[in-house]
Amino acid sequence: MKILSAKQLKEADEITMETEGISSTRLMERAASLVFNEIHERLEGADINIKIFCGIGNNGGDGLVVARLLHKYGYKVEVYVVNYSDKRSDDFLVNYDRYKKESNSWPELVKRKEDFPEISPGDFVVDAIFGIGLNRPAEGWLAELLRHINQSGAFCLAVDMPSGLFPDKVPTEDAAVIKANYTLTFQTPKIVFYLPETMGFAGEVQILDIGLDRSFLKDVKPLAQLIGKREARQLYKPRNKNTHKGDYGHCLVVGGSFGKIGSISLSARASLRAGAGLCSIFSPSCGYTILQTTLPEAMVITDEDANELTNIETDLDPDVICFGMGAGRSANTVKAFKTLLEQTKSSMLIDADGLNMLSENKELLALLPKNSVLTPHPKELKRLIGGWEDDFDKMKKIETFTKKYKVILVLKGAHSFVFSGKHIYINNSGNPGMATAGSGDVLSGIIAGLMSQKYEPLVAAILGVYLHGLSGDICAEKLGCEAMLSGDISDELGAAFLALMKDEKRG
Ligand SMILES: NC(=O)C1=CN([C@@H]2O[C@H](COP(=O)(O)OP(=O)(O)OC[C@H]3O[C@@H](n4cnc5c(N)ncnc54)[C@H](O)[C@@H]3O)[C@@H](O)[C@H]2O)[C@@H](O)CC1
Ligand SMILES: [K+]
Repeated sequence: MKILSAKQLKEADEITMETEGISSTRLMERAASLVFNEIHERLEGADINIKIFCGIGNNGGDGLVVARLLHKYGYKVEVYVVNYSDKRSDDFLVNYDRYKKESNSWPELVKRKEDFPEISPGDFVVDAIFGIGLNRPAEGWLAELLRHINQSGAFCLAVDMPSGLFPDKVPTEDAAVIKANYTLTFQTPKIVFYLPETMGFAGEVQILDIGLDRSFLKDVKPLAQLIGKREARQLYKPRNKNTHKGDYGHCLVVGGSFGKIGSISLSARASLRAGAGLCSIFSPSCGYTILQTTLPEAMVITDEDANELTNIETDLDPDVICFGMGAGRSANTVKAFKTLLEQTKSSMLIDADGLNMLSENKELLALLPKNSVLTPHPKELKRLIGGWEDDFDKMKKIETFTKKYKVILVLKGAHSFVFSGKHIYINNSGNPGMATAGSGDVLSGIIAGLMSQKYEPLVAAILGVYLHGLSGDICAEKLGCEAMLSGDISDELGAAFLALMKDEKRG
């Protein structure tokens, strides 16, 4: 699903009104009715206090429509107009009058601290103060009001965006921003819902299709793409019957050092679970017995050295090399890595110490085969590209880096991001249980396993990250977040592939 900027969304609104020949009031009614439906479906007429805070722009207009419909269905509604300006939008005014007329009541005006209503933890708050129109931080009593709502402990539903959160900028640390439990957002998700610095504000996000112009949405170049099941399954290539293991490629996993052989075992196992036809492992010789015992499906070749990689020589012709897990970064290993890079023509996967060696020996970056996939976590990324001001600056710097070295970069996190140089893909599967030792090794193995099956490196990265998360979700359901191990993620990959292709029953 495309993620658009505030400017693009406003353009989509305009085009929709023009092509459908409808007014902005009509579009607001359509959008806000969907918000009402979601609330009504869940509350089922519950006898609770609903406190709706409306700004004076179109987000506030949405709030007034929701208030009117809730009132009509017999809910206990109190409406507060947050009067931060006298410049009320036209659609706010239309709906302000309709609310007064149909409910026979006047919304309360809030324009200083003394006007704040009491909010009990049992209340249901609808935040319709600011949407994508926020253009400066909330200040003074307005900031206090946002904090007052946050401190109330009441369940807070944000309309389109949590108020105080910019659609395309990171707020300062001391800024007042609504911390919503749930956000019903219009048409497309906003990028700030997925960035580490701002993802905590929206709570659970649900996207409401308000029917904006299809052809505009189809043609517009998005800020990023959100990858869910629908997008991931389009990337999956079903197998032909008349094939053999050679058709699914040979993945060579290179890494490990004394005490860190487990990492390559995890990657190799995941590459096979992801469908690689063959898997070989190259490790220091201390890994031989361990690997042959833990993973009989893989072939093992060892370095002359017992404890670290010093000379990565094989007569194999693998389809992909997955390098770096547990490798350490001694001078000997750096030398061996350099030779490997010089000799490898096809795209590689580089992870963990492979990335650290690149960071410490920047001249090696120029040797990376085109379209190699790099899979750093944030600390590895910082070592690789230097620091950044905020998440938006970070994305710009990654874009420059991927263009310069012609690589694909997977930034691991709660929502992993895949950068191709041209596009950004944001993964929407996974859970906090995956923050466990070896989870990254499993991801490298999955992506390399897909690359060995001739998935384009970019496709392998996007699909691999999604499957890794989906498999993690299956593990979390079976084991809970605390108990799951990274090896479990690998072992549930089969269930993840099946779930990817299974149609959800509607209802
Ligand atoms: N036709 C449309 O454009 C639609 C818009 N919709 C709603 O409209 C929203 C956008 O509405 P608006 O563009 O009116 O903007 P908002 O309602 O988000 O904000 C209202 C106005 O507040 C002012 N403002 C911004 N930051 C401020 C601050 N810190 N302190 C004081 N004033 C500040 C700005 O002038 C802004 O235009 C969307 O988020 C969505 O909820 C929906 O009704 C769907 C259709
Ligand atoms: K809002």
